[in-house]
Amino acid sequence: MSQGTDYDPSQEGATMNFDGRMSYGDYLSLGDVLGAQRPRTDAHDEMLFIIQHQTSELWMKLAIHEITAARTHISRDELQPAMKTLARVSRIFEQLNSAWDVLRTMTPADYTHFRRKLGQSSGFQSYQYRLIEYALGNRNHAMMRPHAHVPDVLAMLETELDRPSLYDEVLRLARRRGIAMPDAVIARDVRATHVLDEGVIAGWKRVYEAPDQHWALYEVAEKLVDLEDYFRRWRFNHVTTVERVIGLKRGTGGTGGTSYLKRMLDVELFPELWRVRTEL
Ligand code: HEM
Ligand SMILES: N[C@@H](CC(=O)c1ccccc1NC=O)C(=O)O
Repeated sequence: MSQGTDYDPSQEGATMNFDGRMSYGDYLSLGDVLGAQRPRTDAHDEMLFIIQHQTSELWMKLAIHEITAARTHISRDELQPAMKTLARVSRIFEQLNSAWDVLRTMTPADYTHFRRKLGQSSGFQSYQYRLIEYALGNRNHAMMRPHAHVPDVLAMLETELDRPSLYDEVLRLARRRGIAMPDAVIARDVRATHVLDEGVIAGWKRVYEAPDQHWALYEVAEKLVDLEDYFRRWRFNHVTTVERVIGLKRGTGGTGGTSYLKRMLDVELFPELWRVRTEL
């Protein structure tokens, strides 16, 4: 123990003995979290790669928790908590977006030192990423196949597909609030991806033409636009980082790599909310 002039916080009551008491590390299960980095090589940058992905997965876990809560609030017409929760989801995406700045410091040569050890593993197989996409309405069933061998994960994805997406709930909310939305969209098979619908554009047009008369709905819609804006930035940061690090090489997951990721940039989650802007 240090002598000299170092200040001892126990003098003002800081607890120092955790024998039999719950400590910081106990509460946060830090043994599990900090024991979960297992580089497969001696490459210096593999630790960065692992931690970058693990922290992203933790933020994704929180995003799923919050999107699920927001969807429940919207289905119950509890718009104030829904707004607060959706704002948090956007902040989480902002966090995920900033994280690319750290990973970008890894050069192509650094990555080659451990890339081979990744085998066929790839972010393509992130089930939490897929859950987020499904919750937001991008419901491509083909993306479930890499999880066919893990029954618990498959069940989670299936359960998610059975629920209306966040956008479905918002369209139902709009209808409850007197905005005409097509019957076929409201009663659609929620397991499929929603496709652009002229009637939905017309519904949003009424809201966007007179926000003062539909203030709550307008705010919810703009929160969705915010969320999609951040999501697009994540996709863009990803593909740019990937091109920077592996160029045009094929992905470990077996896709064309950047060509696949560029194609994913065209995905629209809430298409009518973008299209309505042209109509105003
Ligand atoms: C050097 C860093 C990275 C490289 C070279 C890279 C490369 C790729 C490539 C090539 C794909 C296409 C699938 C394949 O064939 O593998 C992909 C997909 C994916 N990656 Fe990354 N990635 C990197 C970092 C990250 C990070 C930090 C995350 C965060 C969790 C991530 C999450 C994903 C996800 C979710 C997909 C699937 C996207 C979709 O299906 O739309 N990647 N990545
Ligand atoms: N698809 C990447 C590998 C990769 O990025 C990756 C591998 C294992 C765990 C997470 C990954 N991150 C995102 O795709 C590649 O082709 O180099």
